[in-house]
Amino acid sequence: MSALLSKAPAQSGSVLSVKGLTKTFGGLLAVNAVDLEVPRATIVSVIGPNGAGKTTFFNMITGIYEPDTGSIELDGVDLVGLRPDQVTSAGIARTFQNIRLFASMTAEENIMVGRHPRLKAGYLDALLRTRKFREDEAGAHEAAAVLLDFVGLKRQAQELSTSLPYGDQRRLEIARALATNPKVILLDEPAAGMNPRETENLKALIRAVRDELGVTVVLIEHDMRLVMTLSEHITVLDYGTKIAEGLPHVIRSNPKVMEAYLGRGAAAGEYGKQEAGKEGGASA
Ligand SMILES: Nc1ncnc2c1ncn2[C@@H]1O[C@H](COP(=O)(O)OP(=O)(O)OP(=O)(O)O)[C@@H](O)[C@H]1O
Repeated sequence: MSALLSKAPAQSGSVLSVKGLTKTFGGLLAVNAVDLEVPRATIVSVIGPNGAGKTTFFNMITGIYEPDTGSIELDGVDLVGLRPDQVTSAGIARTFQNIRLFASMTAEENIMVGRHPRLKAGYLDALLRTRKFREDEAGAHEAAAVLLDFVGLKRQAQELSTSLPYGDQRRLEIARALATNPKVILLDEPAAGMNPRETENLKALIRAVRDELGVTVVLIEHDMRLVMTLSEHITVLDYGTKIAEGLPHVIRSNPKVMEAYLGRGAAAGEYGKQEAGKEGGASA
């Protein structure tokens, strides 16, 4: 493994600790006093039917929305009130439900942009092409190469991001998030729109992020088979409230969880269908 992708030193305890997080939009209680303890170097999932508050929960953790009440601590550092770029610098990276790559940039350039929060040189250094700037640039190229290799996109380094197949674009987004050198990576529906083969590859990549880099993964995902096979712990939201949490096999048979999914049209089909097919894949 490259020194650039060295595994984080092993420490115990929660890396991310969220308590009583609440957000209202007008009269709508989108997230209601939700707690989440994320042990270091684990893969955990936040699931729930459409509109349950999952993305709003991520948006608060990453500084896009300020919570009405509640606390968010990363390794004991309070994140509430920080801007998204400050949250990234503190050690939380994320990907989005809708792919947000820079369309006019190559795969490599997209990763180099992701590394921006870790650079030391300022604008003046860039203008004058100082030594610090040149070192940063060389480091960014090297990091991009290592990350492209890590996510399996080495050969596509110079291709425009939008010309990549959908599954590769999602992998590139993960590489870009990893370029910020995070302690925790939040993935918002990374398997959305993927075919089964792409989803299998994604599963292996997420495991490698945790196993090889020691980065903690928090996942929002509707693909139940992926959630059940990958997660060590699952938290379930419904109408903004936590209705269950625990090990995958416990969540799978929780009556409240089944009711939350089966009581809603679109999501019911998804949960029912994937649960019916679990003999073929899920082993949690
Ligand atoms: N900026 C906003 N303004 C007003 N209401 C919002 C805003 N963002 C989210 N909501 C509402 O908050 C609730 C939770 O939405 P959110 O997107 O967090 O759910 P979700 O669980 O991520 O859903 P999905 O699985 O469909 O992505 C929904 O009722 C949504 O309409």
